[in-house]
Amino acid sequence: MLKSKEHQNQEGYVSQYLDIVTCTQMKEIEQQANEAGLSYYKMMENAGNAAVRFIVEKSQKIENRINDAIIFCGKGNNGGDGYVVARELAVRGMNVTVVMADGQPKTEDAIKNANIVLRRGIPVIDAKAYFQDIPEIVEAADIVVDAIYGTGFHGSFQKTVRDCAKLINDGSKSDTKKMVFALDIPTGLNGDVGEPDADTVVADYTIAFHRLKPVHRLKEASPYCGEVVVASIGID
Ligand SMILES: NC(=O)C1=CN([C@@H]2O[C@H](COP(=O)(O)OP(=O)(O)OC[C@H]3O[C@@H](n4cnc5c(N)ncnc54)[C@H](OP(=O)(O)O)[C@@H]3O)[C@@H](O)[C@H]2O)[C@@H](O)CC1
Ligand SMILES: [K+]
Repeated sequence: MLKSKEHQNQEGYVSQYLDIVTCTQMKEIEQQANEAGLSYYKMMENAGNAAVRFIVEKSQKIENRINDAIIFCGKGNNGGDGYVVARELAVRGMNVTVVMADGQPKTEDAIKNANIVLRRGIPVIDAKAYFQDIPEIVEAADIVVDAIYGTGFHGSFQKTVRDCAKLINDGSKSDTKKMVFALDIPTGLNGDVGEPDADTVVADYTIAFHRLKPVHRLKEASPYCGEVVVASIGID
């Protein structure tokens, strides 16, 4: 799984990667990296920061002003990446709101990163309790980040997640300048077979971590993924 350097641009993003790994293989790769000393926490940190570099690069092209960003986080490690993105976009001066789309974070690293977000005073809305507050924030947002589910998604949406996904999709239809960034995989797509939920998030950009997953190359999934880039999370 060597990187093809000629496809890598200055920032380390890759628009074309030949290597594809399944979601199960990706988990094994992460486990091996963790055992070799690159902690899961550090990989999450790297994933979130790589996504932020890409988002900032793209958002500077919208217009020269402070951007409003809304980050939808799930309860797993994809959500954990989202909490890193939220914190780092706030550091870069954006007005950031986080939505817990599927309740409190459940994994150790997602919990740690959610706590950092809370300590920094970044607003966090629990969609299950305060869904009514979210539409106007989506409406005003320049940047929407989908960090609800990644490689761990299976089945179909529960109600609140479906409502959040619909909001993201309706919001992006109403404002052509709003950019939707999916972390790793647009929420609603199965990473291996690409089978979409009816309300799968439609992203402008998908930032795949470490390697493409099968879904990123499936023609049926392409309308949901938008432009796909691959970002390093520090694994050789
Ligand atoms: N490994 C690492 O350290 C790194 C991982 N990274 C990132 O993490 C992502 C993988 O993380 P993940 O394995 O936690 O899976 P994720 O996609 O967040 O979802 C799992 C959660 O969703 C739930 N769930 C699923 N379907 C559901 C449904 N229909 N309805 C309701 N719930 C549902 C599921 O529940 P369960 O199936 O356990 O009941 C579980 O709670 C990966 O894409 C990358 O972005 C990077 O940070 C690099 C380091
Ligand atoms: K996602």
